[in-house]
Amino acid sequence: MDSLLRHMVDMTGHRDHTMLDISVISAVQELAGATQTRVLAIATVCGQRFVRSRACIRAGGVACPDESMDAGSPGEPIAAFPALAHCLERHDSRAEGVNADGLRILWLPIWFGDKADTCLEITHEHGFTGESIHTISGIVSVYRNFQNLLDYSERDSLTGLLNRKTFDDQLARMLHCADTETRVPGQPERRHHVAEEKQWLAVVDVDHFKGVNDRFGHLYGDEVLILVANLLQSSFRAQDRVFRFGGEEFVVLLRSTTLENARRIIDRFRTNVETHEFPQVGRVTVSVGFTSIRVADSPVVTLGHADQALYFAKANGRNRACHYEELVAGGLLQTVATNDTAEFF
Ligand SMILES: Nc1nc2c(ncn2[C@@H]2O[C@H](COP(=O)(O)OP(=O)(O)OP(=O)(O)O)[C@@H](O)[C@H]2O)c(=O)[nH]1
Repeated sequence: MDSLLRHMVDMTGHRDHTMLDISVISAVQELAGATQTRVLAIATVCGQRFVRSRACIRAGGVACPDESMDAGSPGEPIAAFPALAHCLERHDSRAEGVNADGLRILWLPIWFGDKADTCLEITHEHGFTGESIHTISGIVSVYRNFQNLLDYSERDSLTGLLNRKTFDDQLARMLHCADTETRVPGQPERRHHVAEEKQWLAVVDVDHFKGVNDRFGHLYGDEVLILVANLLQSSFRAQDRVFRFGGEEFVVLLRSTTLENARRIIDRFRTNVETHEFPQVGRVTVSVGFTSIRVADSPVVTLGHADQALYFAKANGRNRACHYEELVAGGLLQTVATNDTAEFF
């Protein structure tokens, strides 16, 4: 019981999804005497479900985020997990199976209403007793409640997207990965194919949104924001991050991709909005400014660059996506003097 309480205290002490994942699998692994415990993320991409391991602990090891899969991959198709797929179809609370090594596996989806985008997977040599399932289910309930609380504080209430408060932390994580552009003094330059993939920040703004509110009222304006948020989520990849910054402004962080891909993904989203039939309102368009994320730049500077490109898009016809570095290279935008934390316009 001491150990259960210790794990509960640990789980409820975190204000971060990654640390919460780590503490829940540590607790389940020890209390169930499991061979392996994982947190699986379940994402739907183009109507297909994918499963990706987010955190993992193996017998005798320590729990850590699972970075074994390529950051650009949505994961394995759900078909590789037939028992889990069946369980999700039926909205069941758990599924059991046996892997190729004869080990027993228990899947526990974390349901929020009719959606489960997280699942615990516990592998055990001898299977699960009623008592161990009871203990694990209790831990899962605490995990679910805490995930719910974290989501509530991190998400915008109108659209369900991540809010401004979480942006700096998410960007810092991405900047940490974006070391492909930094040249460490005394170290050799990185190879070309590595440098091609970058992280990107895009600022998206609905065109003439004031006109939507003025003509159709705030309720229809809100509906447009919700639909644009849905289009953002379906147009970008599961590993990208989409935020609502307030009003009709959204920000997207795109992970590890080339300029051509970033341009294509952003333009696909812009076209998805342009061709969407918004109830009552009809046609809506968006303008986008985007820039690569450099470790050397502060969040304020990176956002400033994307904003400059957005203003250029607004001033030059709207319903278009503009790339900051390209505008600067073409002499259409000026770079401005910066210090460490602010940029002077
Ligand atoms: N319905 C609704 N409107 C909002 C919300 N937040 C901000 N707005 C409105 O969004 C409008 C933004 O208008 P502007 O910043 O003038 O820009 P715009 O009309 O989109 O024009 P451009 O950006 O230049 O294309 C204002 O009328 C705000 O009142 C919200 O949550 N819901």
